[in-house]
Amino acid sequence: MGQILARLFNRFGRYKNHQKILMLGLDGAGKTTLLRKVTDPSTPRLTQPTVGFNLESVRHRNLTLIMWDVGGQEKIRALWHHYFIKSNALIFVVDSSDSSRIPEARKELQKLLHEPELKDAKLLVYANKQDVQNCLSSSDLTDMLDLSLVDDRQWHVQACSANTGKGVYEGLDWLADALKPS
Ligand SMILES: Nc1nc2c(ncn2[C@@H]2O[C@H](COP(=O)(O)OP(=O)(O)OP(=O)(O)O)[C@@H](O)[C@H]2O)c(=O)[nH]1
Ligand SMILES: [Mg+2]
Repeated sequence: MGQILARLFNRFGRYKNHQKILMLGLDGAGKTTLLRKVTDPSTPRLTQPTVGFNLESVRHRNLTLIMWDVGGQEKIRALWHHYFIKSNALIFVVDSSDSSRIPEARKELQKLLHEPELKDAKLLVYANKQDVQNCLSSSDLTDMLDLSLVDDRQWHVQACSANTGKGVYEGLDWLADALKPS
């Protein structure tokens, strides 16, 4: 599996100014819906739970973002590590309308932040599903995910709705700035 992914990675690696972006998060958080929103906004479609991954390239500012959207169901999270290599950024998507699953999301996110292969990856957390009434705000999520303890990388929490598109490009703007060579 690792070899197939490495071959795919090399193929996409030919793009100028490309950045590898890994999208993870619990099942149902809205990763695939977000990806569709930025790749094919005109045709909203119902998503199926992702078994495996979706791979798309997205032009944003002067960057080509090679976005790997990996399925988040519990039984396939053990495969996430195959996708870590050379990730420039981690996008972690959270369902802000489901407070009962935030402890599970925090556990998975904190595990990822301790992975040596992801130590240089910038972190963008999308507080998704903001169109749902009484959802958690981005500052609620910052607290509940223990993000204020993260001091070894640049991170940002962006409130968004993959359904309406609100906030999605603001998140990519932050990412493009964070990925600029210093
Ligand atoms: N209300 C609302 N629903 C959303 C939003 N984003 C996604 N959804 C819904 O949430 C459900 C799961 O979305 P997916 O994009 O398939 O979730 P996923 O993170 O890719 O899930 P896995 O592939 O299983 O890891 C679908 O019914 C989506 O329509 C949003 O911003 N608002
Ligand atoms: Mg999916």
